[in-house]
Amino acid sequence: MIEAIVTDIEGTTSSLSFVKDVLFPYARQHLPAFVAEHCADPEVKALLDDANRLAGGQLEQAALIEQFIAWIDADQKITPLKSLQGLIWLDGYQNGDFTGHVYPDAVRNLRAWQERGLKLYVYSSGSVQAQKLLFGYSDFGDLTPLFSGYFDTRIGGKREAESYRKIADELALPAARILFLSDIKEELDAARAAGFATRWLVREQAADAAADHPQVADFDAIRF
Ligand SMILES: CSCCC(=O)C(=O)COP(=O)(O)O
Ligand SMILES: [Mg+2]
Repeated sequence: MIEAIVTDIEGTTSSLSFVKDVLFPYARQHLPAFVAEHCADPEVKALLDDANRLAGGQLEQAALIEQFIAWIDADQKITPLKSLQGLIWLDGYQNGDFTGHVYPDAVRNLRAWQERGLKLYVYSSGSVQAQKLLFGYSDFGDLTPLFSGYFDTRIGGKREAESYRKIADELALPAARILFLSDIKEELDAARAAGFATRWLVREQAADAAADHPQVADFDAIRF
């Protein structure tokens, strides 16, 4: 019996286009000024140092900013980039520049699952802060009361089974009682390898006839 649901965001609860056409361009536009203004802040300095180490060199700030932008353009799921994006997006949400896109079917079913007593969690490449912002400033208002916890790539990569084993440990549940929702097959493969139940959201891509994960077009089609 499923007792908890862990959901991905981009392509699952929320549209690919919101992330790629709103959030990423906003971060790309505001990153240089944000880094210039906040580079001495301890949290930001730590992120810059982490990024510099990942970039393999002792990049000067201007070169590091260019590296960040190249990572954004390549949709690289790099943890310090994701954390920096979360800090930048805070301004955008608070200024009302945008609200977080969540599909109506996702809101409807997350609410119904919570009412049935299931615990709901998020696991996204976006930072925990970015996750809380998207749901906190969503098209439907503050949806954060729906969720009991959030995970990002600080627990591990989304294509690594060990990450899901760690999540199951944090939830203190047998993996088989946790349902993972995502649009990415490799993430679902890793979750299944850890013993999770899976549903493959095929909202914006063609269904795969040979899929070895149950495919659903939206949250209304999820049965368990
Ligand atoms: C949480 S909003 C930003 C989402 C993001 O940066 C991202 O890469 C989302 O990837 P996901 O793992 O949710 O498909
Ligand atoms: Mg996704």
